Amino acid sequence: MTSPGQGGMVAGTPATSPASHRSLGTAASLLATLLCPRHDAATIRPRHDVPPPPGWPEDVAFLVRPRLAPGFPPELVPLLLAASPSSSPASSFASSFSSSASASSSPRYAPRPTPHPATVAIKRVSTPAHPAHGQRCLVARKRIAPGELVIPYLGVVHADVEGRPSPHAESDYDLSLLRLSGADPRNPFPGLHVSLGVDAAGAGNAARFVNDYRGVAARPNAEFRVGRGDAGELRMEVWALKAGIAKGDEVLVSYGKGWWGARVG
Ligand SMILES: C[S@@+](CC[C@H](N)C(=O)[O-])C[C@H]1O[C@@H](n2cnc3c(N)ncnc32)[C@H](O)[C@@H]1O
Repeated sequence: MTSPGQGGMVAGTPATSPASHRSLGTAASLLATLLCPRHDAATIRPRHDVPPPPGWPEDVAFLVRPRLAPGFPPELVPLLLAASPSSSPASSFASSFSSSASASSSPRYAPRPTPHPATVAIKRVSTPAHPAHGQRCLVARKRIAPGELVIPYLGVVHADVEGRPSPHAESDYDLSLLRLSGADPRNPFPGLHVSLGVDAAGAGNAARFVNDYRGVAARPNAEFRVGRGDAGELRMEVWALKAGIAKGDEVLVSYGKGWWGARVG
């Protein structure tokens, strides 16, 4: 879940006066009416790739392909692709995007669609003792074999460059795909730490409902693994562990002690 503090307003210093709020609100609803005549600003729906599966929340876009975050640095796109030349100097990445002529021959980020798998379902957590009671979870609709890919984790693929604010910092749906030190030869921002991640807070697929095993079961039955999609793109995936996942069981991973450590207290 995204922090309520992410709206861009500093506590105690509203960005606009109440009067300008009203005129902004009026302008926003007028714009919404012009762009989308049948909906006002409060009822604009998220842009789904295809109709979502049962149990999907109304305010989250359902994806069958990951989306690149707006403003994703083009220099970093090769890092998402299969043919990422790990030994090339950073300068050659940057120069390959420096003109429109070379951009046309640049590798494209074009993941293939991944439909919602028939093996899993989104459910409400109805057991009061479950620590995520009232939220959603992912349940196996039939037995999932040991070592089987359960579902890829789709969301908005973003890059965070050291020193630049990240809108994903507070997200509970954000997973790290790749981290580069400032000295890494693949890093086109020398001296700055770069990290690529996938955030399913506002847009994703059913993998965003995988809960942590703590307080639910003795151990996880699945794990997050970085892998590659059919088009070779770097992505996060959920895989069944060695016991497999029984029909009707919740798919549970370990978010890691670090994830919880950053959120406790
Ligand atoms: C990636 S979401 C998982 C899906 C979430 N249950 C939902 O309905 O959107 C992560 C959030 O789920 C909840 N969660 C997952 N596993 C949990 C656990 N073992 N104990 C407590 N909360 C958990 C926490 O609120 C956490 O911030």
